[in-house]
Amino acid sequence: MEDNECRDGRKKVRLANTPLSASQILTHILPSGSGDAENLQRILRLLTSYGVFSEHREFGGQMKYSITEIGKSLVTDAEGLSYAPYVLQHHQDALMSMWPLVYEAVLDPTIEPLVKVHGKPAYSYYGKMPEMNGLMRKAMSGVSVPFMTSVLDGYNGFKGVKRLVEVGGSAGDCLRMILQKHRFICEGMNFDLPEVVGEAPSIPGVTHIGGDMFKSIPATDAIFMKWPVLPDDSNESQRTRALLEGDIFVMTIYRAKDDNSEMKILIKAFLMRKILTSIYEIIVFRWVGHRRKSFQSTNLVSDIQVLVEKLVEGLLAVYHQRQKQISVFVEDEVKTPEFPDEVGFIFSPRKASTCTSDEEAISANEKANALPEFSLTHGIKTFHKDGFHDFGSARLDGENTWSVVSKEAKALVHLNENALCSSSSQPTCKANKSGKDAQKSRSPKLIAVSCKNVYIWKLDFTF
Ligand SMILES: C[S@@+](CC[C@H](N)C(=O)[O-])C[C@H]1O[C@@H](n2cnc3c(N)ncnc32)[C@H](O)[C@@H]1O
Repeated sequence: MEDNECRDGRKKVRLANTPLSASQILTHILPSGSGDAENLQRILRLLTSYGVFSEHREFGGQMKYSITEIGKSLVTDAEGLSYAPYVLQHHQDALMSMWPLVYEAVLDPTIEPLVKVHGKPAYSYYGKMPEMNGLMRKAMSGVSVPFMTSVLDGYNGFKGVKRLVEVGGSAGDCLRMILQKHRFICEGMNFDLPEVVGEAPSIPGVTHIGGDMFKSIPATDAIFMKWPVLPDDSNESQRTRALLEGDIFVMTIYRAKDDNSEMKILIKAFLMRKILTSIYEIIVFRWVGHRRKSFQSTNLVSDIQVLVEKLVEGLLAVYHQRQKQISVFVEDEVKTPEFPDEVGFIFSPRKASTCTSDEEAISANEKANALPEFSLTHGIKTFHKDGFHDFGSARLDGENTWSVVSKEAKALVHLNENALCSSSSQPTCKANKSGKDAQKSRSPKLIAVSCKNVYIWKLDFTF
């Protein structure tokens, strides 16, 4: 059967997307003949203004409607996925009820509107509501599966990783797809809130682990985070700690810029004006620690290019806009940290791994150059409050995600620089503080163990 055909009982039906009038559509959705075609027409017109339908006016006839590419993305695909749960998720009563309080975020940014209405932040609230939780997982699958399909189509940045944790992985779709493609990753852990993983489907090779990423996360070779949450009520050191548990990350942020873009229209359509529609962000952290030597070569750059291409492609796939020309701008709002000398790239071989090596495994040469692993242990790690680092106590409330991420990124870089200094004793390292106090307050040992380097990239693209 072709793509635009389906079976209706024994009959083969061709889905031609022929424009239909409101009353024709009504006969399909309510065969009993009930319903009000005029009111349906009003809804169709509204949705047309959001790009979900196209209008076709026949001379002297009724207005007819066909579904657009945006509209099609709301229709479930062969895997039962679509963008619809994402739209529904944002329009649940529980979320809609905070909109009348949005202005209060201006008056008093210390408590977000959702907390004012429900007494707790979004994810804690979802956790108590099985229906909301389920919808959230479906929404994430619908958005992330087509996106990851495209990313993984050519992106090979997981080389050398044997054990991978996805932090905030929801139902674990991204991890499942990564493992399906990269067979050399022998262990996957999907780490999310207990209520979320408790209902997640079982995935071969993946262990679902419930917990709070701001307290501890499983130790693995690498951490993958896509679309993580950075709530205002966690302080910088908690966030940083969670992220520093892994090795090296590349963080990429994408957002639509152009007001007239299809993307923007789509987002508007999805979010129906009620949500902050101006920024669409996707954040991907990627571990690249094992590439110790090659980091300063073109490998990273080309990997990033591939990543960028794939992410952009992924977005295009999501929106069925593959053919559009795009231009990518790399902004220097946040500077890519200068790479330290070779010694800055600390490699921590994981002794416990029993996976079979393949052509993508770390070379013997790299292993010879590796520094010994310090004290990483496998399994869940817990951190104590006194181990946290103070990056300044500026409140993050009210800041947009990007500025929060940016601030966090700077803190990571700063922290990393100190870690490198303390672990390598390099005379060229510039510590911001010196003397016993500084050493003590930064707890360098922990950082040296867990943090290798951080690369920050910010990219905007315009359709
Ligand atoms: C926007 S979703 C992203 C899901 C998935 N990474 C994706 O891209 O499809 C954010 C996820 O972070 C999880 N999350 C929120 N707070 C968390 C916490 N403190 N610890 C662990 N996971 C958390 C949520 O339950 C949710 O599944």
